[in-house]
Amino acid sequence: MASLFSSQEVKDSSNLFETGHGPVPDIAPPEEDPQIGPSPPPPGWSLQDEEYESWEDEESEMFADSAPDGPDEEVLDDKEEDTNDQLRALQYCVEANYKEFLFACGGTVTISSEHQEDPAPASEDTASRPESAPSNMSSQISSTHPPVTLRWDPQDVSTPASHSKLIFPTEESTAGNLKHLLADMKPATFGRGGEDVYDESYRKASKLDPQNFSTNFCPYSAGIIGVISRLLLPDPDFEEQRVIKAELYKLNVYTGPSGHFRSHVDTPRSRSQFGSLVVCLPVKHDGGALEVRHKDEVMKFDWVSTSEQSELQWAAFYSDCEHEVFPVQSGYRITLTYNLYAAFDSIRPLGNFNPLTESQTPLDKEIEALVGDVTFLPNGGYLGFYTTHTYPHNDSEGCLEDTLKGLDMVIWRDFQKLGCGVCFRPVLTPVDIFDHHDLVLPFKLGKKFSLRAIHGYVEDLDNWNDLVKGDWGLEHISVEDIIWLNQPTLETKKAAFAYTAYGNEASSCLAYTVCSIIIAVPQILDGKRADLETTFDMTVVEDDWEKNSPYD
Ligand SMILES: O=C(O)CCC(=O)C(=O)O
Ligand SMILES: [Fe+2]
Repeated sequence: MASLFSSQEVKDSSNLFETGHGPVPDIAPPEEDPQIGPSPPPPGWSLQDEEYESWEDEESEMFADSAPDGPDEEVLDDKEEDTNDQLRALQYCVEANYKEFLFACGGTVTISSEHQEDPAPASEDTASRPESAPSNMSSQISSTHPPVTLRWDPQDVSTPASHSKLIFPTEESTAGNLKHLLADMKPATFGRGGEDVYDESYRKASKLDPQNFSTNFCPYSAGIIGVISRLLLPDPDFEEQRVIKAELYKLNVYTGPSGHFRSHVDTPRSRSQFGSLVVCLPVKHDGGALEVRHKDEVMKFDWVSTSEQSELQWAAFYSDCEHEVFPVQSGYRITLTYNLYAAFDSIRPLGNFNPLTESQTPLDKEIEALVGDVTFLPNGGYLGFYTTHTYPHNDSEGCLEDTLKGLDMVIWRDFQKLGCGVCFRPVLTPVDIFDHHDLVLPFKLGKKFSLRAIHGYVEDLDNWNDLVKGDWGLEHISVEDIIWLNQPTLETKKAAFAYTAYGNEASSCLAYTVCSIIIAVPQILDGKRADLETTFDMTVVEDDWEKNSPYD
């Protein structure tokens, strides 16, 4: 079978602080290690602990280097050095795991009129795994589906039903209806600046909305959703499985010689959307490859070679991945697209097993070793992890645990299973409010996710401090009090609040946040980690936390 994937380097991601938006903050990432907290936090300390206030108003702190500090070797005693070795091993392992997680997957479904309702288990094919995909995961799978029927509402209501129907692989009796389909479709718009626009230089395609067509194609019975679930939404916690809801979104046709869709990121339709699925119907065409990118990884789905065969080809990818459809040179690239949503379902498996010990990866082991080390944070403390994917974290209700992707999900689940608390927090990215590169303000840990407009002029540092501390709202611990497992990447940033800065003239500015997972490591009591005083239950939204402190 022809390879569906190719992998290539597209850009150098060595500078994790690179951003495509606005002036690049003049901050230097640390050469080697992510931040090691300068001193352990007080015992029993929590994000909600009013007594622990690390915010300092001194300007010197505001101008501190934004980059996390490394450990001061001189003041570390032997025990702490060991601890830091352990921590460094985990930090190294986290970074090394960045490429170990799929962000897209794809495969084929054979169309067979002899299709049986209860197909044999789908076989896996790892031969065409992209270089970037982890070796322990298959990225392709085959199954069967009966011939696909498509019916649609004709614009002219007197059109006979036999003229608004296609059967794939294209049946002679319906083949002539392709021109009717094209005539009944509408130009495919896309979202830009909050509006739906049609711009052929960006996207040239036609569409039908799901209320105007129907099909017997079912991504569940074709086995596709099962594969996506295994590859993009795996969950080591078998007590709670995430289930996928696939919602038919559009029928699209990209017509040669110029149908295309330039590089973009899909707009999530809701907080629980984690991805998109594209299913290509078997109609002859050349060109039109779909390329999906995440960080410096690329996966390409080129469906040309089998476009005349009895196969459906599909690709699914996380919502935050940039992707594009290259120009179709000839023929018709006809696709069904689906929005993919995630939700938890309580399915208790039979038997009694601990998934963390059943199938531990090196990363799982490093995490377990660090948390199990009684010399590491004996008084308890916080670890931090900057998410490797983008989430709609400026939504008023924050991030949804259900939609955690790849490495982010592993970090969340592993620490949670080991008795640590996990929660999301926004981290304000460095701001250069006065356009002076020597006055870059450092990362700040916030509480609220929602995007807000903050009324108030920022003329000097005091204004800025007041605004960030008061209007935006800071956590009671600061970024510097957290031991970070990885470096932030500004590619994942989202607008957090708008304010007016007053330099020579007033200008409207946006401040951005990246999303972090904050991990509360309990203190050691009687030789083992104590129970947390909170469940850190993230089903409770932040406002409820305020009323109902998790550390009561
Ligand atoms: O057709 C494809 O492969 C992708 C289409 C797409 O990116 C979209 O509809 O947003
Ligand atoms: Fe898209």
